[in-house]
Amino acid sequence: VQDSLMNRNVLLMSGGPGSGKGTQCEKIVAKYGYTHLSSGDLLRAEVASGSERGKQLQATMQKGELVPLDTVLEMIKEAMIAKADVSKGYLIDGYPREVKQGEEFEKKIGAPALLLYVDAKAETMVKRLMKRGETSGRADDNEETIKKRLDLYYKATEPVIAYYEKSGIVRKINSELPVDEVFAIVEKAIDELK
Ligand SMILES: Nc1ncnc2c1ncn2[C@H]1C[C@H](O)[C@@H](COP(=O)(O)OP(=O)(O)O)O1
Ligand SMILES: [Mg+2]
Repeated sequence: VQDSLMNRNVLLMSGGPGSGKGTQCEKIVAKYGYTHLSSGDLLRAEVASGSERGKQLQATMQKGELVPLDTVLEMIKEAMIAKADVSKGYLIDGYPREVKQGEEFEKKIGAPALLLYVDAKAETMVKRLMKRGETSGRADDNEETIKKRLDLYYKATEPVIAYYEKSGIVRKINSELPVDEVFAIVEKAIDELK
């Protein structure tokens, strides 16, 4: 475990696709100065670089499947270390996606201080993603892939939340509410940390 990384708060942002993770992360970064690490963004940046690894990742992501465990964790860890000097804390968005990833995270990086679980109904998430797809340019914001991502979320990612319940760090947040109301609940959870 990296001491240099874990003397700052590490927050996990969890929730289904389209639940509002990215939206809330942006607001947390603005208020608290945490470093936002979105596993999806890191992966999409790798794809955009055109590297061999990026090409393989693109094929996987387009199918709505999860990319290999070690690849994502390595990328997150590299990004954390790169920001270690300036970071007030880390906000990890969209990781871990499955219990095994959570276990690896604990082993290679450390124990998170808080898991924010932004929770919205499937119907709401689909609606938001279809809307986002009109402008996002994301290859996975289409009806067929959205359905697969939701299925995978319920199967693989919800157990992650149960896994962290045991350590008492989970805060469930109703993200059916308007963005600012969701953020008010998020703020409370973070302020309670200090
Ligand atoms: N509380 C909220 N109410 C209404 N729309 C929201 C919302 N939170 C996010 N959205 C919108 C913004 C995006 O277009 C879309 C998906 O949000 P996002 O932050 O990109 O989700 P995620 O990162 O969890 O996939 O929904
Ligand atoms: Mg996102």
